[in-house]
Formats: sequence, structure tokens, C-alpha cells
Amino acid sequence: MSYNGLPLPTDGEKITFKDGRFAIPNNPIIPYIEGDGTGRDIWKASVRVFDAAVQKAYGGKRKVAWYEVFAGEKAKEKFNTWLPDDTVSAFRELRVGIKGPLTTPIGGGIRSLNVTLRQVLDLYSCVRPVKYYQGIPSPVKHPERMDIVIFRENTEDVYAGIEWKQGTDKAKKIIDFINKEMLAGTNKSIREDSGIGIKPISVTGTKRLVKMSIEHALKTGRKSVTLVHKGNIQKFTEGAFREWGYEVATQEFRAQCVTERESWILDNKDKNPNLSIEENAHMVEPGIDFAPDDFKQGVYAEVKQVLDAIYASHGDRRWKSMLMINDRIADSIFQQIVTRPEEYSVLATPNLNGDYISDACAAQVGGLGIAPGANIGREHAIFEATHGTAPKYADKDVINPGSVILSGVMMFDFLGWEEAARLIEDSMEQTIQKKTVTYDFERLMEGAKKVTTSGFANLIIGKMEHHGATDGNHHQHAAHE
Ligand SMILES: NC(=O)C1=CN([C@@H]2O[C@H](COP(=O)(O)OP(=O)(O)OC[C@H]3O[C@@H](n4cnc5c(N)ncnc54)[C@H](OP(=O)(O)O)[C@@H]3O)[C@@H](O)[C@H]2O)C=CC1
Ligand SMILES: O=C(O)CCC(=O)C(=O)O
Ligand SMILES: [Mg+2]
Repeated sequence: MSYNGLPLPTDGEKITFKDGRFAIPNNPIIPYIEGDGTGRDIWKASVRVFDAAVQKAYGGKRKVAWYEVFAGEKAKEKFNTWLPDDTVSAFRELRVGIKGPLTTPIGGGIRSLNVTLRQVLDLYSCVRPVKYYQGIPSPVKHPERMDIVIFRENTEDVYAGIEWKQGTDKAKKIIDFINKEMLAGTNKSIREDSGIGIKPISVTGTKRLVKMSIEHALKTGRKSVTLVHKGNIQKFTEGAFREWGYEVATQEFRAQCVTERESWILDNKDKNPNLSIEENAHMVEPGIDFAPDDFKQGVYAEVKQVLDAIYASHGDRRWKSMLMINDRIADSIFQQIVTRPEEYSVLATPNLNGDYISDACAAQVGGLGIAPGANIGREHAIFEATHGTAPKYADKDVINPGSVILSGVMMFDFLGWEEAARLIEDSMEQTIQKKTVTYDFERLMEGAKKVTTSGFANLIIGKMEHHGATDGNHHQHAAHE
């Protein structure tokens, strides 16, 4: 079997998926896209680190059979297409892959290949952990207080790519339709000289994303999941994301979670068991006396419903050890993660909010050079860094390969190859602590020595020599629900 004219490696086996689980052979074929721009330097360095770690951890009993697939500039050059069908088919067949960044032109030209891959393979959740590694320079005083995992919806929102350019017939047609059919009788209208974009946010896209974030939080013992939205302004998209997020939490994870608002009601009752419904409601909504009667009655009903439904199971402080589900408006969360990062643990966000917040969180723990990620669907996963192609540094052997290396760490954890993952993570942290770092860290660190992309990889590999080998037999193949 071959894709893009390249036969599959004969020394590897396919990862399979059956009955809701991935089965990982000891020699999985893993497709990779090198990436545009700095992707080339980064991939060359990263793959050496991956191979060295697997060799060291398993002494030859496990080995990745890497398989190149093409997208972006390299695919255009070789096959005169930006994203060959064979590349998508290979990811579909081989199930777990890794990719470097791909360039997307601004304002026109091709649509994002990165986004296309996520959509066609239905990799519905973009998972981006942001944590601090000792020794890394940071612009904030306490970078170690940030330990957040972002779950970003990955298939819809403004990334759906449904847009019409200003001045085209289609833009005129949709503006005309909206102004005449949808906005007739209101005081609103769209300016004739507008470009138009559509922002779909669905029950399906939201619920499966929030579900994955809650499952992750429960499995890893995290304290909260925060729904990040701009629902005060975009009521039926971002506001709905918030509403459906709470629905998933309270309908599918009722026994394990409490919402922030429920926790106030339960806490009031815990502290004063004789509190009336009305008194409790006044504590939850201090301005209630000035609100219209139907609002007041709504809050009384809510308080009663919460106490009737969950006081027996969640009251008496039991809620304190449960997963907290809260929400924050998107502008507010950007200041919260700077001022009080320790109060946040898992963020579940629509696509655009997640894109923005990923880079902002990464900046606090050292920047995009150290920001890994994964695109995870039900039956497929592609690991990739948060950053882009950083084209001004292309082919100069200077860029930080840390984000792709840590994306590989996420991939090895996903495969159940934890020994290799920890080996890479520890060796990279030690290399940084020795202050031998690429330009991005060196410019912020006192007394640091600047090393190249390939030099940084060499140092990480060198550090692995100090670790003891394991027999590679004691971990069964990963199984993922
Ligand atoms: N998933 C993907 O493939 C993504 C692709 N892109 C695409 O990448 C292209 C370039 O986007 P751009 O806006 O420049 O964003 P980039 O993320 O590529 O780069 C922005 C800046 O971030 C810093 N940076 C990025 N990567 C690293 C790294 N590995 N090590 C150290 N510093 C790093 C550099 O900062 P400094 O200049 O301060 O050194 C760089 O100039 C665009 O076409 C965009 O669409 C963007 C994001 C994701
Ligand atoms: O696809 C692109 O070019 C940009 C995507 C991006 O910024 C991201 O996924 O974080
Ligand atoms: Mg981005």
C-alpha cells in the first residue's frame, strides 16, 4: 500500500481502532508532515529526539516507523496541490500522526490546510496544555502558577470558512436577503459595502468538546472546567456554547460535578441550614430586590430546584471535592489568566477564543517555543505545536523545536509510551536548566548560552544517556475510550 507514491514502511504496523479503543503495535507507522518555514528545521531536530528516547526507553523493543506525508509548500512543489487526497487518506488509515506548521495566506488565497485537516478528519478537540518547566524565562513573576489545559473546539465557529468577499455578487445577495427578509421591521441593517462571515456553533460541536474536557478533568484530578465565551454579546452562538456546556456537565456528569452557581446555593445552606429559599436567593443575587418580579421568581425557583435535586448528594460540603464547572466571559479570562492563573485548570472554548487564549497562555510560561498541542477526534489524532511557521527564521537552524518535541511527548503519552515521554520531558527540562537554549529563551535569560535548533536537540539526546533503561514490556498497549 502506498500514499503519494510512497510505499508504507515495511518495518511498521498500522495502529488500529476497534470497539472504542486504539491498539498500538510496538512498531507503529506514524505519518508526519514536516511543515513549511521553520517546520523543516524543527522536524529534523525533533525526530532525532523521538527516536533516541524510544531507543533508550525500550532498548529496541519498540520503534516508530515514520512515514512522510505531504501538505503545504512541499506538496505543491511535488504534486501541484496543497493538500493531496492521499495525505488525508493516510492520516485516516494510520490514525495517529504528527505535523509541523503550514502557512496560510492572509486575506485571500488558499484556506488553512491546518484547519482543513482538523475538519475533514473530524479532530474535534484541540488540546493545548500550558504548564511551566523550571528554568524557562517568563515575563510574569510566578509562571509556575499556570497549569492549564485548553480544550478548543476545532471544527466550527468562524473557522467554518463560510465567508463572502465584499463587493461580490454573493456578498450582495446575502446582504440583500438579510436586510430584506431577516431584518425587515427592525432598526438594524448590514452596510452594503460589508464582507460577510458566518459563525456556526452547534449543539453537537459544543457538547462533544465540553464532554472531552470534563472527562479529561475527572481522569486527571483537575479541580475545575471553565467555559470561556462571549455570550453576553453573541447570545445564540457563544451564549449557547455556555448553556450547552452546563447542560453536558449537569446531565452527563451530575454525580461528579457542581456548577459555580450551585456551589453558592449549597454553601449558603451548608453554613445556615435554616435559611429560607428567599434568603438564599438574596445571597446568590444581591440586587434581586430591584429586579422585575419574574426574574425574582426565576431565582427562587432555581434555588429550590438546586436544593431539591442535589442537596442530598452534593450538600454538607460534599460539593467541595467535586469538579467545579464555571464560566467566564472571554475578555475577562484574558486578565484572569495573567492575575490569577492558579484559579484556572481546564478551559473549554469555542474555536476562536481558544486560538487567542492558547498563544496568550503560552506567552506566560515562556512563549510559543514551548507550546505543544494535539487535535483529537474519536478515531484519529494529529499532534502539532500551537505556533505557526515563523517564516523569518526558516532554514536558519535557530528556532526552538520545544513545542513540536513536547507535542511528541503528548503523542507518546497518547500511545501509552510513558517512559519515552518522561525521558524527553525530563531531558528537555534539564537542558533548559543548564541555560543552553535557543535564541528565544537566551534573549530573556541571564548568563545563558545560545544554541541552534539541532544543537538543542543534541543536548536533549545527550541528557538521556544519564537515565536507566526499562524493559519495555511492562506496559500493555494503550487503549483509549
Ligand atoms: N498550526 C499551524 O500550522 C499554524 C500555522 N500558522 C501559520 O503560520 C504562519 C506564520 O504565522 P505568525 O503569525 O508569524 O505566527 P508564528 O507562530 O509562526 O510566529 C510568531 C512569532 O512567535 C515566535 N515563535 C513561533 N514559533 C516559535 C518557535 N518554535 N520558537 C521560538 N519562537 C517562536 C516568534 O517570535 P519572535 O519573532 O519574537 O522571535 C515568531 O516570530 C501563518 O501563515 C499562519 O497562518 C499559525 C499558527 C498555527
Ligand atoms: O491554520 C493557521 O494558519 C492558523 C491556525 C492557528 O493559529 C491555530 O490553530 O492556532
Ligand atoms: Mg493560533
